[in-house]
Amino acid sequence: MPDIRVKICGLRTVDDVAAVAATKAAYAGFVFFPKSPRHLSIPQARELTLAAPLGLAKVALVVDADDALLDAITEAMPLDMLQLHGHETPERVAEIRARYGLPVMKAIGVADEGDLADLLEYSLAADQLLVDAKPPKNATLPGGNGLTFDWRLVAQRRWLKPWMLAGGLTPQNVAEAIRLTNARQVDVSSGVESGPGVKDPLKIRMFVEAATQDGPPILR
Ligand SMILES: O=C(O)c1ccccc1N[C@@H]1O[C@H](COP(=O)(O)O)[C@@H](O)[C@H]1O
Repeated sequence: MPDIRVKICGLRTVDDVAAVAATKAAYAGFVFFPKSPRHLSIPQARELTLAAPLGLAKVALVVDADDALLDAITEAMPLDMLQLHGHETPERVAEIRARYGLPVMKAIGVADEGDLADLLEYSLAADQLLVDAKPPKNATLPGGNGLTFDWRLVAQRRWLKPWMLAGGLTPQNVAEAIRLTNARQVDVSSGVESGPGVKDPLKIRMFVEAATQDGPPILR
């Protein structure tokens, strides 16, 4: 079985970073969105990115960020990728990619077949896609809501670019999600928390082990 690359998103403390670094996770995500319980100031995020070991890719998650915010983030800390989780157009994705010289992962919300056209359109502009559950209309957050979508919608898809499965993944369902969708990368935030914005080191470990099929089976 090929390696599964895991992203743990929404880290808020140095202990969170250490918990992720102690696993085989490939990416650590840092959220810059004031409405999120996982939001970080730039100095906080700088401390966390500097605490992350080499080999753990550091991803900054932004939502419809302007150049001033992106300039401030990218100048303050070492990063390996930008995750765009708002309504950025393909043109804006291409612009950000060119301006910052970092790989860009564009989040696409999926609820039904009508949303799949975006996957093709954004494949041309972004380095990677993040396929997430579409947030409900009244949601405060565009992601990080712990909601799944119908994985069968992407199960048979042929992909032009690397992609990551997200949305409501947990230590209990991630192996089945990978089996059904053939995803090679997965992303989780609320599924490894004990409360909003509070990461649980045991859940992080269980999630990575379940995703990578490494370690003891999970007791349900
Ligand atoms: O985690 C957040 O607070 C967040 C805020 C704004 C946009 C995206 C956010 N998180 C991303 O949402 C998906 C799914 O999260 P969950 O596992 O369902 O909680 C994931 O890609 C996070 O990176």
